[in-house]
Amino acid sequence: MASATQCPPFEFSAKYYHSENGGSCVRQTSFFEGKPVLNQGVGYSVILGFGAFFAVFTSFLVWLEKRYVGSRHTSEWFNTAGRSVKTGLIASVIVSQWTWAATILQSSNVAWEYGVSGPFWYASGATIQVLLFGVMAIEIKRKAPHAHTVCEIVKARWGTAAHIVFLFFCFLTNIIVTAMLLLGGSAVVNALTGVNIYAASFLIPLGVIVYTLAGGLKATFLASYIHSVIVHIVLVIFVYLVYTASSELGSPSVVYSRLLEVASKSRTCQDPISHHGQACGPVSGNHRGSYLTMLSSGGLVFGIINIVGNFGTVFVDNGYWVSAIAARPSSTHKGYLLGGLVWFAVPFSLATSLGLGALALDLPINESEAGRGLVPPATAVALMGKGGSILLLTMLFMAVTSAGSSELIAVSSLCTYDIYRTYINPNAGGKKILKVSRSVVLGFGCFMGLLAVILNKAGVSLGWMYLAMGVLIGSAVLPIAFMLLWRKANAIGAILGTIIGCIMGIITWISVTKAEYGHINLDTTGRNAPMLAGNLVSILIGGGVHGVCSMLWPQNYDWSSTKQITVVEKEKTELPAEEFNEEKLVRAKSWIVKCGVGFTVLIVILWPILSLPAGEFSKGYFYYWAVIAIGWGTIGSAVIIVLPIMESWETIRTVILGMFTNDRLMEKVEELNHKLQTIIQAMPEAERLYLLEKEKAKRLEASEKQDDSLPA
Ligand SMILES: NC(N)=O
Repeated sequence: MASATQCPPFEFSAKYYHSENGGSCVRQTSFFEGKPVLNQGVGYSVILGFGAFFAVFTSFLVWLEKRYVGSRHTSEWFNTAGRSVKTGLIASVIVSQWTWAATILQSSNVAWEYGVSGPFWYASGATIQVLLFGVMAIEIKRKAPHAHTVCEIVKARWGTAAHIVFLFFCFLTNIIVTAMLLLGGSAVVNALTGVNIYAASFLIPLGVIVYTLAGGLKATFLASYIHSVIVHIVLVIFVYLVYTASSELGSPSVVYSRLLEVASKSRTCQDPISHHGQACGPVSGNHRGSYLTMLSSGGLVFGIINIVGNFGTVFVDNGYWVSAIAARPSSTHKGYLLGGLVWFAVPFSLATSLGLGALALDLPINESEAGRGLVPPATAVALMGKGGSILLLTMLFMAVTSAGSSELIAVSSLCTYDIYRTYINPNAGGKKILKVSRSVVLGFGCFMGLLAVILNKAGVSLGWMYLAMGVLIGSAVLPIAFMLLWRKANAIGAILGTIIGCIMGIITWISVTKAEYGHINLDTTGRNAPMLAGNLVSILIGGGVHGVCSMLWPQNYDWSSTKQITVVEKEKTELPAEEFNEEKLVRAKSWIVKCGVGFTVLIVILWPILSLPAGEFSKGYFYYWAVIAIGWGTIGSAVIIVLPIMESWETIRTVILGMFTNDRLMEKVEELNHKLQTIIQAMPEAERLYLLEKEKAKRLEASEKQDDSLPA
């Protein structure tokens, strides 16, 4: 172990320290120092090149499906993908929809702040919502089988006032998620390539707009699969790099001993050997100041905030309702369960590698860089140089574009069905609906860019936004869940709970900030204590007020009006009647309730409780922890890559056969035609003989027909 005053304190991070004239040891003040690793050309190529590629690629896939599978491109198809998507593709869509910039960036930020508990709480605290949403997904099939959006169900059950309130909260959710995607995306593109942050904010949504416009929901589903595959391949590369292949780390035991060294009590952390806001020495709030423990108050507080915020961004995000609507009834609950379990690996395995890797390499990342999501790019650059930064940029771009396109579709279907078809033109036909859907995709896409510019100018960071989301939208979570699960839930309680919960959450958040820190700004409002209080008040008051009102004035609802929501174009469903069998759906519901609740208890209660007695992890304990991260990442990636292909193999075969059979047949016919032309040119007599033969054959056929028609 290094001595306290040695310069550099560790041999392995010597390049980040230098001695100044007077002999004092100085640590680099930031990792990136404002110098991009790649040139701007690479940045623009990634943003525009991938954008253009996916626009063309998804349009091509949609064309193939139309030509060889026979899909009709109606407004219903644009917004619901035919309601027949299978488990594997739904799971892959959920994974890509739920893999935000924050999933890759913020998860490593909390690993850098709290150690092993950070990735765990990020992953478990954002997986359970997806598992539990599986229950809602099956209830949509039973109680509102023709709905297009969550707000259509709200209106059918609770009327116009509630509809307007929930529309507001749904839009707010889409805006918050979109803002986080672009804040994270633009910060990383800017740090790695030097592309102007405002230009990146505007250009990233461009490709998403084009491919979403081209094909609607099904196109984004197909693109999502490709995005998921790329994200998982890069994830596996980084995990294996940190724990098996890298020459600087390369094994759990090296990472373990480095994590002990960098958090050592004997380490000197005064300026300039380390600067305020950089990781140095024991971690405040962690057992023995260690990164290697689940006994972390900061990690736990983050975990609670994370759970509340993510209930909001699943249950109140119309995107998850749209995916459930698009799924075939027998697949919907399984898709959500599988999607949730596979997604767990993205933050857990990635941040256990890149986040802890940043600490184990003693990188001079500062607080501002971490808040902007630059921990994983720093580790990727430190371990792999330019290659690492290109891999990370690609992974991030995939996450931002697929989640972004799902947000575009979510907003587009809300505007189309809940504003245009409900309040402006109730008799709108398919063509009109399709036109409005596409206009909104374009409009919201441009607004996304503008929003990111405004937030970047205001100095809002990804980390701040991530913690604040639950305060703003958490109050709508329980009322929305009650809507499909509780007969007695009434409209007035839903309206009051959602509004009062949000206002009380904001008041609590601001008051605790003032009481704790004396003044209110982006820094103080972004701290854990006020965020925790605001998040909890918002979700609990929202549910509490709705619960009390519904007990006092119960609605006694039978879901008949939600079952009467109508489709725009009536189409013959390709699904067998068996799919809609009530008994089967009830069995599916009880299955997902058991699995969803079971996994929830396992990953947010049993796992952390069982790991508490370990205190500070031993080397062996950390080894198993790392093996779980590697194993979960590897198996999850294999499942999400292979399953959709296996399930859709028949369709893929049809398309391939169609492409090759037809094209080869056409080639053969053209070749024969060409040969005949040549023969006829060489021997004009041949054509005369051919025409005579044809005439003879015709006459023969006519006389045979005449014979057949005569009575025997
Ligand atoms: N999707 C999230 N919370 O990363």
